[in-house]
Amino acid sequence: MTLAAFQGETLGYGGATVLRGVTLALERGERLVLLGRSGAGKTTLLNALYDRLTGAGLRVALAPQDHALVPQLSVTKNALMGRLDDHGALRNLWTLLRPPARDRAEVQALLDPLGLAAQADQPVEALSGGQRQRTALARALYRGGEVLIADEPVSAVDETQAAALLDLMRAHFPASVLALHDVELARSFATRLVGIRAGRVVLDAPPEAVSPAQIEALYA
Ligand SMILES: Nc1ncnc2c1ncn2[C@@H]1O[C@H](COP(=O)(O)OP(=O)(O)OP(=O)(O)O)[C@@H](O)[C@H]1O
Repeated sequence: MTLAAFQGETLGYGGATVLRGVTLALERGERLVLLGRSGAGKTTLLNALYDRLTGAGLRVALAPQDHALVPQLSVTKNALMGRLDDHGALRNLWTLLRPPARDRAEVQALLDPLGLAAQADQPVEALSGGQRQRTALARALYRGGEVLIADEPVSAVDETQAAALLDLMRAHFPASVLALHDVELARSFATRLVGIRAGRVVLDAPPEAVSPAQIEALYA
């Protein structure tokens, strides 16, 4: 089942084109990893995919590069924000003032495998970079949905932790699109690698069909 598709499209901001001739499809069951130099347009493509998927009425969990957390609120409350748009304003206000025990328990069960159990009640502003990143992932996992869109979701953790977090993402979402800069992690996670260079998608293939030289060419 095709979740989103682009056919020769131009993507950018206002009048500024970032990517042209983008032809790309995301099917249920796929894990796409976007590769390319800084500024190549990975975030731009992730944003366009997010708009396309949500525009089609799909539920999408988003882990943006800057995390978009509320620093003064606890890890648990930031995670609870993953479902704010499921409820009305009054219920949300109540949830954030006094999270119901059931909601707290559901978040706590997600914090354990993320290694954040001890930080549940700490404000995000008191956390390390890696802990903040994992809080943003907790919010995405708590939200759940048909697709995860995540922009460099493991950039602030070590390689072992990163592999474990990618396993969690894989287990929680039937489809995902990630930007990653670690090529080995990208190869082990992806069902398709999508390479961006000079304003175009120049590579779209399963990892086993992509040579190291093709990857190197993306960053040359
Ligand atoms: N809101 C915006 N308005 C205008 N131009 C933007 C905007 N956001 C990004 N750009 C430009 O679009 C281009 C692609 O940026 P993008 O963030 O998609 O790259 P990226 O591959 O995600 O980079 P990085 O790996 O550094 O996050 C860059 O030239 C950037 O300056």
